[in-house]
Amino acid sequence: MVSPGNPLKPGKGMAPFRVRLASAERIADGRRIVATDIESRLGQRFTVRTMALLKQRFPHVRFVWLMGADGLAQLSRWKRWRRLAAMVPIAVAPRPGSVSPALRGAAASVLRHKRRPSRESPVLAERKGNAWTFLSAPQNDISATALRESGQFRPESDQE
Ligand SMILES: Nc1ncnc2c1ncn2[C@@H]1O[C@H](COP(=O)(O)OP(=O)(O)OP(=O)(O)O)[C@@H](O)[C@H]1O
Ligand SMILES: O=C(O)c1ccc[n+]([C@@H]2O[C@H](COP(=O)([O-])O)[C@@H](O)[C@H]2O)c1
Repeated sequence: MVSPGNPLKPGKGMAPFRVRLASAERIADGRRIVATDIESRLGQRFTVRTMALLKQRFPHVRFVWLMGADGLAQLSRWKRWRRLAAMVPIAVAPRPGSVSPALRGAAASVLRHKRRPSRESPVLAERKGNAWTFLSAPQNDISATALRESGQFRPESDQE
C-alpha cells in the first residue's frame, strides 16, 4: 500500500505519489504482492483510519499490518495507535539499528501481553483478540533515504 505520505515524515525529497506507485507496481508480482493506491483514494493518510475503512469495505478479509522495526519503535507517536493495535494484528520485521529501540519502546511495552512468538506468525490473522509478533527473519540494511541519497535509485518514470 503506497502511502500518500507518512504523517510523521516531511514530504521533502520524496518522489511524487504516481512515480512511487509505478515503481511499486513494477516490483510487485500482482499475485502475492499487489501494489495499491487505495490509501490515496481513501483520501487520508492515518493508518488507523485507513484500516477502519478497509475493514468496512472488505469485511471478510483478515488483514495483518506489516511494518519494519522502526515503525514499532515509533508506533506510540501514531494517531490512535492503541486503537490500531486493537483493530488489526501486527507483524514487525527486524531492521538493523531498530530491533532494540522497537522492543524496548513504549508501544512494545504497552502491548507486551499481546505479543506472540514469531513461529505463530502464520496464524496471527486467525487469533482472537488481536496479537502482534516480532518476526524472526534475516535483516537487510537497505533504506529508502540511503537509496535516495546515493542517487543509485532512479524510478524509471522519473527518467523519462
Ligand atoms: N531494510 C528494511 N528492513 C525491514 N523493514 C523495512 C526496511 N526498509 C523499509 N522497511 C519497512 O517498510 C515500510 C516502508 O518503508 P519506507 O518505504 O518508508 O522505507 P524507509 O527506508 O523506512 O524510508 P526512510 O529511509 O525514508 O525512512 C516501513 O514499514 C519500514 O519499516
Ligand atoms: O497513522 C499514523 O499516525 C502513522 C504514522 C507514521 C507512519 N504511518 C504509516 O506507516 C507506513 C510506513 O511509513 P513509512 O514512511 O515508513 O513508509 C505508512 O503507511 C505510513 O502512513 C502512519
